[in-house]
Amino acid sequence: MARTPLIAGNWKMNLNHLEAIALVQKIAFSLPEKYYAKVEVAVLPPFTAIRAVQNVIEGDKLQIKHGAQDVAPHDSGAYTGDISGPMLAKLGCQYVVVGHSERREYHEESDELINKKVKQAIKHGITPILCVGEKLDVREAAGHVAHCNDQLVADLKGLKAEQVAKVVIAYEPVWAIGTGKVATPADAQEVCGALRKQLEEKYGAEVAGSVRVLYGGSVKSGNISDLIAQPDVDGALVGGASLDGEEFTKLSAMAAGGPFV
Ligand SMILES: O=C[C@H](O)COP(=O)(O)O
Repeated sequence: MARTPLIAGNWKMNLNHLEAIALVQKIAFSLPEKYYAKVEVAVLPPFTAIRAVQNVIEGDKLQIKHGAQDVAPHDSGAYTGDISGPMLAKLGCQYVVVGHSERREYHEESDELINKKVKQAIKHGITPILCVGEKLDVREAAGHVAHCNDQLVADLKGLKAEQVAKVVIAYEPVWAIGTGKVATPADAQEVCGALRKQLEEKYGAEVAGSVRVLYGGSVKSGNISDLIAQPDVDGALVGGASLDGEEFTKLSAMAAGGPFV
């Protein structure tokens, strides 16, 4: 089954809403129209910039999509500081990152919590981009495939096959995030392929064939082509390089088969 590549720019805790407007305009107007048939491009601003980005995208009828970096596990209530699925849906968010290693580490998010967040996103019609990935010690002990599979199983617990079909998976080896140490295309394929196999075993070939599995970790315009050429790599979750309009546009064009002109 053909899967349209997804390039999602995770801006993390960067850019105020004015800077966000400038960046989304730069990306949208730099990427030639023809590429949008071949690649889906999304930006994931911090919560404070989502409304501004939504306005630009809807006002200028841009083809770029937008989303968020986290979602609360509850619909509403006394959860100070949290942002709910219904709030994000109202802001036109199509995607939300769930289970990023930075949330697992700095906010001590458990698989149980991440599982609730995945369910919340789906409940409110937002596609979760579920991140899994191993730390360096796990990889050095050759436990990376089992570790990522275990995270996947725990984070999707209780979901029906038709719900899993709505999820995007992102394999992000922690040692490659923000370090400049990109996984080799073979490394990325090994885990992305294993994750898809796991999906097939649990949810069937149709679901496994339709779910997009991204790679994330030091992706740039110079390495995206080799990564996305792998049979089970369907795009990228991009951090640092997504903050540079020209670089992110070039990267998106390369994912669409390039060249960037
Ligand atoms: O969400 C994105 C990933 O954490 C990758 O970040 P990076 O491209 O800066 O390595």
